[in-house]
Amino acid sequence: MTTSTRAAAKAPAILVLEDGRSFRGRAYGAVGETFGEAVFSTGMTGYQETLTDPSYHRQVVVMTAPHIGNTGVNDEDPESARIWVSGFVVRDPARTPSNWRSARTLDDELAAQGVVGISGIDTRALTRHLRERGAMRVGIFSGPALDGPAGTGLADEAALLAKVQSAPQMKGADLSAEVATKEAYVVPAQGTKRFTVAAVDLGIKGMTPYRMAERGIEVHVLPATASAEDVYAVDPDGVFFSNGPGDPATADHPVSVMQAVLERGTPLFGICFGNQILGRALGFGTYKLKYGHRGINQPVQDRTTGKVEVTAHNHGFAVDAPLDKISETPYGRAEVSHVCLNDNVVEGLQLLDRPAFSVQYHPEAAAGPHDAAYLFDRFVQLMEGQRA
Ligand SMILES: NC(=O)CC[C@H](N)C(=O)O
Repeated sequence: MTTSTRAAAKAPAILVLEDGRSFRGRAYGAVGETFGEAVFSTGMTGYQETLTDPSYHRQVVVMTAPHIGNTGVNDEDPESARIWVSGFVVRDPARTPSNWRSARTLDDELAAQGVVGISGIDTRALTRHLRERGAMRVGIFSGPALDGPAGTGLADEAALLAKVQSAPQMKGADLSAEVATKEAYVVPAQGTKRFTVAAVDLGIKGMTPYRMAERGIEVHVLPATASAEDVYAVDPDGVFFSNGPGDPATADHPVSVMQAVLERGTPLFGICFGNQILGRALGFGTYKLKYGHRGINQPVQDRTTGKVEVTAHNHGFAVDAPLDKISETPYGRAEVSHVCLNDNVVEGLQLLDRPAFSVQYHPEAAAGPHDAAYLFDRFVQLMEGQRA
């Protein structure tokens, strides 16, 4: 990938899907070539949080909302220190951002971070294609990467397609170690410290420790490679497993660490990848969804209360657990606590005999509605219960 000037960003670009369908548009952000899994997000706002969510590592995100970049880029909203998406696809980028916090344009930010994008394509047609055929590998090409043989300026689509088809698949990808912190760090509790939590970073979003810290939790964020000994070295009242990129079927190490935590009966909470790891730790399988759930408007029912909440999602895999029965697991009885009302996908798990639960979606709400904030309070209650 190479960076661009704004003038170069007007260059022609092409997006090629692994099944041969292609879309022609203009370069957006950096000029060059990039590959990843094409997925779509239905969020109308929150593109900065999406771009910087480490769970999007190796994914090319198609925004279904047509106008993107309207509020520019600020220094407050990123969920990590860099953009993680491997490519970005928008219909109609804002030419002039307008927001009191905006520090620069999204186009310039993508270019500065070397993120290749494409604009001016029919994102509705592309989204419908992905919805019907499923998420698949994609490449975006602009500038020299687009030029065909002998400088004709015409793309050799067969050659580009061959490149896309040789890019790595998301199924089977083990990516947490590529995005997680290498060194442990502490996010201090706000106000009086009430609890200590060991948070295993599999690709954690910045808002997650913040949501705990604002509840009086001192959060020790540990690398993805942390062992059970590392977790217990911080003397935690609770253990947290974060969101993260890749295929949960590859996450054998965090599954074994979680099993050690379940064995000891320490209060446990998992989000997204953490939910899939709890599923595996309990003996359930995981599988790849056809096109996943991504956006900030997904209806979920909390089956423990019957309440429906509107929630933020970003997942391409899901847990395969029975919806309508309590399962016997090596750690006691478990049930599906939350379900997606669009398609009945498992959105949460809870143990009935040990203080452990998880959700497949994003209660940290960055971006997204705050309906699910109560889950952090549930984690606090589990830790309070353990002390009582
Ligand atoms: N946000 C996440 O943690 C995603 C988990 C997993 N990589 C998935 O796509 O399902």
